[in-house]
Amino acid sequence: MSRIVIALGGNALGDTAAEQRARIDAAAPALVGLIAQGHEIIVSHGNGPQVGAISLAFATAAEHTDRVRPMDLPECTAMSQGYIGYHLQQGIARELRRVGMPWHVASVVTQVEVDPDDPAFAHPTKPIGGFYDEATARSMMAADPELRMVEDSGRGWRQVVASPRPVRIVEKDSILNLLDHEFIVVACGGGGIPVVRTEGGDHRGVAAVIDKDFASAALAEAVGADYLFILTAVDRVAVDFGTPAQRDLEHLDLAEAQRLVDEGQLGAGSMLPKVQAAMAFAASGPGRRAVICSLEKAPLAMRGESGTTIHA
Ligand SMILES: Nc1ncnc2c1ncn2[C@@H]1O[C@H](COP(=O)(O)OP(=O)(O)O)[C@@H](O)[C@H]1O
Ligand SMILES: NC(=O)OP(=O)(O)O
Repeated sequence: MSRIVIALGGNALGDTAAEQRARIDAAAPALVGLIAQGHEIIVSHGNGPQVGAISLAFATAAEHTDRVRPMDLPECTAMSQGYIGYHLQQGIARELRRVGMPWHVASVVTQVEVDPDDPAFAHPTKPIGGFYDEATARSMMAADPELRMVEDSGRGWRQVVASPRPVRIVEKDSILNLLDHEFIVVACGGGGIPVVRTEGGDHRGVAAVIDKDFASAALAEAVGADYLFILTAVDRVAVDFGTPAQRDLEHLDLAEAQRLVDEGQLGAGSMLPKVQAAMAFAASGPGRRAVICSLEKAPLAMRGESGTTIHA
């Protein structure tokens, strides 16, 4: 039996509630199939598009009525954990009932401590929200001097926010407790709600979005997982991505993965953090492996027939 952390990409979950439900329904048999094979799963998920949409909804409403105020980013991530966790709980539970398995599903509202002095606070890199064309993005930045937008992997321009590295999962013991009691746990959604520790030992939310791939690697380490599966919108990590020379990769050892990083082969804010998180997990203990693959081909990747495996 292996313990597997499965990270679902926010962009792979679609743009609407209906799309999200449909994608989760499509992924649920693969997730539950792993439990049927005797494995234990912990599910984490991204929230880039969703946290951006929630934040934009409050900001836009606040321009039209004084009944609504803009919502801070940590609260938006907390809301996205509820919204996505709710669909995951329903979709996975439905599949468990269909195959007659007695497991329960629970989402843990998860806070993740970050370092208040993390240099990432001064250099926003995490894309959130929808995609815009360059002219629209430039006019949005001209209208709002605090807004930063960058081109994201050939898909359009997006807002970027600070993305500090995860330091500690505050609800780690709750997660381990639920695992011990045969729960399928959904945790560290959207990378976790970024918090810093206050002097009294309390926590305070900070304006950032943690990368869910780094948070998932930290979660996988914290629960002693054997595998980290990072599910996204492409089947494999590629060299010369998006060009006629594109070549998809099946395996990468740590040195080969580092070479891709050094050569700038991986989109910053998209594939780069996935490969770096996969490398960190693969290097964290003997036999640990990370797999990057598409949501649709996850069942094939579970059998080693799709995806890119990163190993020490
Ligand atoms: N070298 C690469 N190989 C494969 N995909 C890449 C590469 N560089 C950038 N990408 C892009 O990264 C995307 C995955 O990142 P992202 O959309 O941020 O993930 P998530 O599914 O977690 O939201 C892919 O869909 C692809 O467009
Ligand atoms: N928080 C986060 O990393 O979300 P995405 O996976 O959607 O980018």
